[in-house]
Amino acid sequence: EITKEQRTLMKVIVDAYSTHQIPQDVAKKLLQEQYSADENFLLLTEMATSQVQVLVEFTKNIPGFLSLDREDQIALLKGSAVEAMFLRSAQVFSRKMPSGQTEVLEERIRKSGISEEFIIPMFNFYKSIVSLHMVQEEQALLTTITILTPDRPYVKDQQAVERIQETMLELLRKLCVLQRPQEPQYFARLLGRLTELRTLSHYHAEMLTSWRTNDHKFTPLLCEIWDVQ
Ligand SMILES: CC(C)c1onc(-c2c(Cl)cccc2Cl)c1COc1ccc(-c2ccc3c(C(=O)O)c[nH]c3c2)cc1
Repeated sequence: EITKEQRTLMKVIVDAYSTHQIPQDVAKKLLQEQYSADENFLLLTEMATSQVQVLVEFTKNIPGFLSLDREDQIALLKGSAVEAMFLRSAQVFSRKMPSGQTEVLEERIRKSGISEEFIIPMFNFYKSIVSLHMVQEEQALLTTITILTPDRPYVKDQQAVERIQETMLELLRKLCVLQRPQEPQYFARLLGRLTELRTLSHYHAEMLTSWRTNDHKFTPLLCEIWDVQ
């Protein structure tokens, strides 16, 4: 019941998702450098910067995205970057990396100057994503659906975004039914994670403020995408 064009669409998105990854030499840095709050912050900043570059390349491969209004493309990327990075970094926790990157990433996030009130919901979210045991198609589509959220700030033609998002939602719904026939609520559970992502995105804005209060510097790309400095 998945049509031929839906199969093609799925392949394009999954190929783009698996092609655009943080380069291994950048990811490996998580393991090398020493541990201090400042060192952790610097490494995480490097990760986030690399992740944003990967995210932009992935987004350009979403069928229909480049035909949207140019300013709306930017508004969608700025509005979804944090949420997409939560989903992407959650995969690191799901994968149980052989080289122990998972533990190291958790350690560095916990000790990078983020206050406990944000750490708790953040790692609850990571746990909830890991427990879903999503397959790559689901991860790629959920990230795509997050990016194509019509009601981000400053999006002018929300209809145009909605049309593409609906195509992706329908495809994900079908996939969930096929993938988990014994779990009819699974699609709804995936969408529930998107609601949790919005909350985390609000926490994240406060995290940025508290880092900046402690005079932490971000890279030009992060300043641009997060409207800081
Ligand atoms: C500016 C800094 C301090 C920041 O601010 N908020 C957040 C932040 C935090 Cl602390 C949590 C969630 C989202 C954000 Cl933006 C961050 C750090 O963001 C990231 C982003 C992405 C990775 C990340 C992704 C993939 C992989 C990967 C693989 O795929 O093989 C291997 N290693 C990975 C590392 C880590 C940290």
